[in-house]
Amino acid sequence: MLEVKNITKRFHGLLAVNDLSFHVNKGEILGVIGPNGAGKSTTFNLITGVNKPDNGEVILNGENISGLTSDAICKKGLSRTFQVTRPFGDMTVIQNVMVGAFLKTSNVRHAKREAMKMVEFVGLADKANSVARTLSIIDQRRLEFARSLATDPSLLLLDECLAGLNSREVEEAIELIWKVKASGVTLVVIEHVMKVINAICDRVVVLNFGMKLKEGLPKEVMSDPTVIEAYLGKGFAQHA
Ligand SMILES: Nc1ncnc2c1ncn2[C@@H]1O[C@H](COP(=O)(O)OP(=O)(O)OP(=O)(O)O)[C@@H](O)[C@H]1O
Repeated sequence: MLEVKNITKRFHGLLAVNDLSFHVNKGEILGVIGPNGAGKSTTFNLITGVNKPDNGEVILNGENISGLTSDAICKKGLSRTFQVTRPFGDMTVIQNVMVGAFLKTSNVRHAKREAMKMVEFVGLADKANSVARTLSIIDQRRLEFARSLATDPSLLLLDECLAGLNSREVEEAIELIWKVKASGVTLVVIEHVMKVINAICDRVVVLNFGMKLKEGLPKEVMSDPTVIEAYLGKGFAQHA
């Protein structure tokens, strides 16, 4: 469904992403992990048109989308959530989600209907008219999901959507991720909590210094000495 081919991104001489290639299969949840600064968010930015790769290509359903704007990419069915949620704080939940729906329709009634479906889907129906900035963190995450889903994606990228949640909220968010997958959306998730990666991902790609260090099944990847070393240092790898 998605093919990332040899993408590279430099920021003033710093190689944030270096000749990175991987693919995403339709229907799977692919995890993208790696230590801080490994290039995970930059990779998402390159895929979704926030940044343009210096080299390489991003192919979505056979079409080269590298260089297109984020809006154009989103219209092709690739949406994302951000590490730091960015709701329009003074707008209500439903208004925020309508912003997503307007990408697909200019009809206000249609946008409102579609947005309401998504608000219900993520479990925020009773807060549809609440002002976004009054929401708890978990509800802000739900809102971020609803806003992305309102663009009707076939592929959704989640950038650390569980960060800052307590363990009960993490369970709720995982339920929501399963529900999104069951609705037919393919997912790529950046996540730091290994237990979560293990629980939800079909495959994992590990980044280190902007490059692919490892790729495989979650259990395989997490017991790999080079991955343990990248996260924890050489001493840990030797004792793992
Ligand atoms: N706009 C930018 N300008 C300059 N340097 C950047 C920019 N964006 C990212 N970087 C640098 O690129 C490298 C990769 O950053 P990136 O945010 O992609 O890593 P990450 O794996 O997502 O990290 P984290 O887990 O901490 O979010 C880092 O060294 C970061 O400081």
